[in-house]
Amino acid sequence: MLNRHARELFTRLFTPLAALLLRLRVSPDAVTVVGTAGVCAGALVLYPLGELFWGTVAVTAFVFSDVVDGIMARMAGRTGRGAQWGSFLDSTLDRVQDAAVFGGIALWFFGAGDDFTTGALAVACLAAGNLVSYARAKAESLGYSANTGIAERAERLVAVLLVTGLTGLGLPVPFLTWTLGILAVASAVTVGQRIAAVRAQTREDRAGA
Ligand SMILES: CCCCCCCC/C=C\CCCCCCCC(=O)OC[C@H](COP(=O)(O)OP(=O)(O)OC[C@H]1O[C@@H](n2ccc(N)nc2=O)[C@H](O)[C@@H]1O)OC(=O)CCCCCCC/C=C\CCCCCCCC
Ligand SMILES: O=P([O-])([O-])O[C@@H]1[C@@H](O)[C@H](O)[C@@H](O)[C@H](O)[C@@H]1O
Ligand SMILES: [Mg+2]
Ligand SMILES: [Mg+2]
Repeated sequence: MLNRHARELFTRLFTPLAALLLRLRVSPDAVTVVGTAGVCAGALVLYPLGELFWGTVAVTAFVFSDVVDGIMARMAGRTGRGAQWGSFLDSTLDRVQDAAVFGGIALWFFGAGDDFTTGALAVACLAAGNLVSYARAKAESLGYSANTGIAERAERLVAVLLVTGLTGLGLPVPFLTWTLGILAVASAVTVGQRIAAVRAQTREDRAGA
């Protein structure tokens, strides 16, 4: 939902930065890679130290590279094999970022954060979120579309980053526990929605054959 509704606004917001980076001869791939390194550093260094607020600030500062890289690619007129490579790199490194964010939270709560349930729910969000992305990627590899569902990547990130950041500012941990629980369920529902979407398309194909 956010991917469709907020994209235009965020594209307008980040277009000047994308244009500047292109003028400085920075490539979209460099932005993808540096953004991923920044997200991983913020999540895997600061979260396990219990710095939930500053970790979130660092992750948020770098996570928008995922918007900037695409704007740059389109402004540079990337097409054909270049765009396919860019799409592959973008989506694959998104998975690395997701793993770092939920993994970093889990590391804190399994360790000094001492809250097994919250750590386990962070792992559940990571696993279910990966399934969401896999379902779409596999559908697209077969020529179907599965870009649907209540918990796409933007929603997952907004929910986890907002509540983790607020937890770092003093919000009681149970709010984060519940958010992760709801997010894990919403991600599982999204997997179901994507399976249903592909099933409907394959049925239509069979009926038309
Ligand atoms: C100025 C800063 C403002 C900060 C405001 C913060 C408030 C946030 C409030 C709401 C957040 C709403 C988020 C909305 C998301 C934006 C919508 C959007 O665009 O989503 C999708 C994108 C990108 O997806 P994708 O990568 O698929 O698309 P691309 O456009 O990149 O295109 C891909 C194609 O591009 C080509 N290509 C790409 C790369 C490459 N190297 N080469 C290429 O060729 C190729 O053809 C590809 O196919 O973004 C996301 O999904 C990321 C979402 C980020 C959401 C971040 C949420 C953070 C929000 C809140 C955190 C608050 C923390 C506060 C802490 C304090 C707490 C008190
Ligand atoms: O499928 P999902 O995880 O909800 O959402 C995402 C897609 O919207 C995006 O186009 C892709 O670049 C990401 O890697 C990710 O797959
Ligand atoms: Mg991107
Ligand atoms: Mg992406």
